[in-house]
Amino acid sequence: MTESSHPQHLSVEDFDPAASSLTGAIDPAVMAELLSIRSSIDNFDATLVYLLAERFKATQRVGILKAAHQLPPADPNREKAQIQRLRALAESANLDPAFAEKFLNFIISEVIHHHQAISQSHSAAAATGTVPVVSLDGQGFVAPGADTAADDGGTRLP
Ligand SMILES: O=C(O)C(=O)C[C@]1(C(=O)O)C=C[C@@H](O)C=C1
Repeated sequence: MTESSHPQHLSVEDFDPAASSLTGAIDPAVMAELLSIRSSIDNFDATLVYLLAERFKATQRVGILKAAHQLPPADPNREKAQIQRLRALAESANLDPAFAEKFLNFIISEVIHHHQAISQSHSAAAATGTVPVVSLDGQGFVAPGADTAADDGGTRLP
């Protein structure tokens, strides 16, 4: 998969569930089974996206709460407990616990970046007497541009 194989603005309707690089004569029964399994995989992947979106919505609320009360973005002891729990859950589900840990760490490090962005937005707003701007895309990023009167990540009070 290359960079150029990821057009940015395709919608869900453009998805081709039969897209494949498999070549040569494939037994139609094998192909039918493969497509059937892939259809389940597509449903799982869609669910994962929705689950992740909900998780990031929740962590955005945490980020705003932490920034408003000057709490640090990361909570290492909470992370340790989460990882221990997830590893145990993974084991009981026959999922590689090392993979589960890597996956959670990957998500949490992204969350911490979002928390830091929210915190910077709050600090800049406090320093300049502006209102912190947090985008509504669930990412917790400062939204630069149209609504922001300055480059300091805040919207000026009237
Ligand atoms: O619970 C928190 O304090 C969060 O900020 C959320 C979260 C997470 O994504 O689960 C992210 C960062 C922290 O280090 C711990 C947990």
